[in-house]
Amino acid sequence: MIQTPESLIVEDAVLTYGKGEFATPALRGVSLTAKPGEVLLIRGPSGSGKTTLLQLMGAMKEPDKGKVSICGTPTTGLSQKRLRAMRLNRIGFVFQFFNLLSSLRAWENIAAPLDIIGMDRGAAEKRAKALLAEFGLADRADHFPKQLSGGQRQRLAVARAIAHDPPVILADEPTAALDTENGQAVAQILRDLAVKEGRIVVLVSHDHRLEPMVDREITIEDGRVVEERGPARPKSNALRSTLSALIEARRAASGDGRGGSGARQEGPRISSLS
Ligand SMILES: Nc1ncnc2c1ncn2[C@@H]1O[C@H](COP(=O)(O)OP(=O)(O)OP(=O)(O)O)[C@@H](O)[C@H]1O
Repeated sequence: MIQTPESLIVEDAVLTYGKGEFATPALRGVSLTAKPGEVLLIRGPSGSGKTTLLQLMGAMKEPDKGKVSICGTPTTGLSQKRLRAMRLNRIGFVFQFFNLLSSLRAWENIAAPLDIIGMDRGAAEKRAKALLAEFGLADRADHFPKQLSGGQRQRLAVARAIAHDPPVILADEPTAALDTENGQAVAQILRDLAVKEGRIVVLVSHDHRLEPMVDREITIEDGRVVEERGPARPKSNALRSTLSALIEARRAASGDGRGGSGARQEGPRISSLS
């Protein structure tokens, strides 16, 4: 396993929803590390804390106790503005039901978030269309989400998630709404984002079809890690050195000491983290 400061690290995280008699402990001291170049699967029964954990890893929530560090930057104590900047710069989210904007065309769904982070319209459209071509959707650029199949919608959602070139992809049940063929296609895309592009990919899923695609599995129950398995696929030395070079390129290109854009240097950046 490649050791790098660009990992996503959760240390002894505790999070309880509500207070007093309404207190619901969701995480009771979870620690894990997700590394560039690997796919990490988080599994566990309903209510075990998976989504909450993913939200901590995506800077959407902060733990009550413990620490989360995303590619070298701790989230603890950051203002809402900086947490938002961290999400915009470093995280790509993929959801079970795609979360696409129904009134926007496929390319606009990708371009809209680029607009928010300040990319000019022409560049955003170019980037969106290049990603659509990469994901086999070039001829669907002007379609609205309702005109796309489930598999096409999820590919579009993944394209949107990586448009800003984040080093971390977090996916909550990304294949649950898809049939076998489309589920496998999306799983392979997510795997490629880790293995070929040196990103961190973390999946929360009950889908057993994903298992051959993942490097490590963590099972949580009742807010605690109860099992850790992997690596299911030991990496060859050649793959390790390719990955190390990719991760180094991403770090060098980012210029801010974190995992950044190497594979996709045209990707946008916002600078409000400092
Ligand atoms: N906003 C909330 N307010 C109060 N309790 C919550 C909230 N969100 C989650 N919980 C509780 O926290 C615990 C963990 O929930 P979480 O959604 O993280 O579990 P999960 O493993 O993702 O579940 P599922 O597989 O059903 O989506 C559960 O007991 C849940 O009821």
